[in-house]
Amino acid sequence: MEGRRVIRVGSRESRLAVEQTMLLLREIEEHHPELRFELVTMKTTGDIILDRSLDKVGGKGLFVKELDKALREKKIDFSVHSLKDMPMEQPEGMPIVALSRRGEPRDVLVYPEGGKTWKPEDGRPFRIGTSSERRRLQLKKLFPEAEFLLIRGNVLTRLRKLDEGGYDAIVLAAAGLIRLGLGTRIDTYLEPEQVIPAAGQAVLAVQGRTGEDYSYLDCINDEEAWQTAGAERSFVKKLNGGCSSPIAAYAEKKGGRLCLRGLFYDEETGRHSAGCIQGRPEEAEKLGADLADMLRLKAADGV
Ligand SMILES: NCc1[nH]cc(CCC(=O)O)c1CC(=O)O
Repeated sequence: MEGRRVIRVGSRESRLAVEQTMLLLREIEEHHPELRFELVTMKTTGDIILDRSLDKVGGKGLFVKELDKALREKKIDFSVHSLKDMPMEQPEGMPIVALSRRGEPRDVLVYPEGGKTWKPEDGRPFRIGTSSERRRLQLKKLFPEAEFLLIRGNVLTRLRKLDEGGYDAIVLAAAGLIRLGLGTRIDTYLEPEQVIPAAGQAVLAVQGRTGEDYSYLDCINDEEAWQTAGAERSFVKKLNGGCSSPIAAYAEKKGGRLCLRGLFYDEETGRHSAGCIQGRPEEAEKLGADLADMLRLKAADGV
């Protein structure tokens, strides 16, 4: 085992982040037995501020700040992130160098251990835990009787809070639960037509440094993920530049065409609009920007 080139890989230290990173590293290792990976985990500001909604304290950038610093200072060779937690633009010199094949993209409903206990005749609202405005806005339509309560912490913490009786259900990304080996906790899959996932959901991103050779990542780099997530992120970028307002986007490739579905919410007027656009996968970025313009007009018209 001596003599293999060592590559240091940064990850957040939550169990999900580590599981996801290991999943990716194992896949790379299969193609590159000459490489040896060393995991460097760190707490990020996003994990430390748990008492307030992240939307209010500065958005997605929080989850990646410390890892960016380590990457810049060459303490790590690359970092692995959930693409949906990444800002729409990367810091100078530290681009996304690979995207993984997308996992299960849907959001799901999870009930307390043992199954759903809430009944309408209980005479109290159905308490759904989520701190995502994106999820709340879309679930309100599916569950008009529900009350939405803030829930923070990593996936395992949220499940514990659910099982302790603080909520009647919570909403999570299927991909996270599945990667944690907790797929059996999933009760209901929410179709993208009902609840549009977050841009980049279930895709893992590798962030590297400009000028380094990452050709060993070709084996996990997925063209379709660049096209679909590219359209989704271009939509979000055009609408709000990357902070975490309730904007949702999900693209799929169907018969060689790229279909992008989006949800826009105007925080000033409280109006929202949703819609789809189709086009060539090569114009992913343009599709995202065009859908953004369409939905902005649609919301302004109050249609
Ligand atoms: N914001 C937290 C986060 N970031 C990535 C995932 C799961 C994996 C993914 O969606 O890529 C989760 C948990 C969740 O939203 O339930």
